[in-house]
Amino acid sequence: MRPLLTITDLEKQLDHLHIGPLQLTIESGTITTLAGANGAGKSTILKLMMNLAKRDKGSIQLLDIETNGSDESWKQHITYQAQTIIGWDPFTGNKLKAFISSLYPNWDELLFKQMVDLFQIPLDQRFGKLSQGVQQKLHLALTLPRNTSLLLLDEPTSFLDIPTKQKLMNLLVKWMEQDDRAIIMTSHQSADIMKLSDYIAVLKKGKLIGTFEKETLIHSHRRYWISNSNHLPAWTIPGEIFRTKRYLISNAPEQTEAFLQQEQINWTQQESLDLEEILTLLIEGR
Ligand SMILES: Nc1ncnc2c1ncn2[C@@H]1O[C@H](COP(=O)(O)OP(=O)(O)OP(=O)(O)O)[C@@H](O)[C@H]1O
Repeated sequence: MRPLLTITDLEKQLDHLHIGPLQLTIESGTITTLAGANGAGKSTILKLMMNLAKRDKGSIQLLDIETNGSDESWKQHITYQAQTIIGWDPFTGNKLKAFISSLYPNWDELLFKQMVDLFQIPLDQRFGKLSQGVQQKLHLALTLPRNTSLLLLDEPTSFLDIPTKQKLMNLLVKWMEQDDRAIIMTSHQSADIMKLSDYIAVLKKGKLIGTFEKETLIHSHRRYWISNSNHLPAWTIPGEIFRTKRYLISNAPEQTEAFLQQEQINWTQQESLDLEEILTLLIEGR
């Protein structure tokens, strides 16, 4: 099957950051999270995908259509939810819904109503008068029902309370079950990443360190508590990516265990790492 989105050799020079060269392929049926430190370039990459920021080099194709060309039909297949929205403040939810729904032929009115009920969104108040959390809920309720093949969400849960986050995640999982769809999102929330992502694309200072399958990433990292760390050689042992006096972390557990057994170095305990710790190790370059 052809990919939904193909990014090849994408580059963009910002004032203090060079993004790329970046390669990324998004298949339908997948959720990918762009993870990285503040300022790593995540939001800019979403803007480049939407052609809202001008690329210096490279290609971005949505369903084989180049997104900076004269054929703009790709826009029907993509929805982008930015972190902040300009121009909505004077309008009520009802007015915004009437306008936005008229632009999207696949608008799902039932889903919109479900989200309004679930999130208890007042549609008769002006957007600018709503709290940041309610604005974010309304923004989501005006985004998901557009039912495009690709959904780009920039920090969709940053202002949501815990129950709403859970409800949204369940909605997104359901949303994905219909048709051939994909989501690319940015998030600093490890719970969102854990629950939703199939893939995690890790960015560091504009460069993609790698795109990892979430489960593989979790299973490939282990911590070994060493009974006597003096027995460890001074050099980096196979798989080792981090060491303290009491434990070492490996990203190749089989190789690490084979080495420890061969050298008769005992470990008292071993455990998996949580995703937050793995992402920190990757982002900080270990
Ligand atoms: N239009 C622009 N012109 C110049 N520099 C920009 C522009 N937009 C963003 N930047 C800079 O590019 C860098 C990347 O910003 P971006 O918002 O893409 O990062 P991010 O990974 O989404 O960060 P955060 O996690 O804080 O939201 C930052 O240093 C930012 O100041």
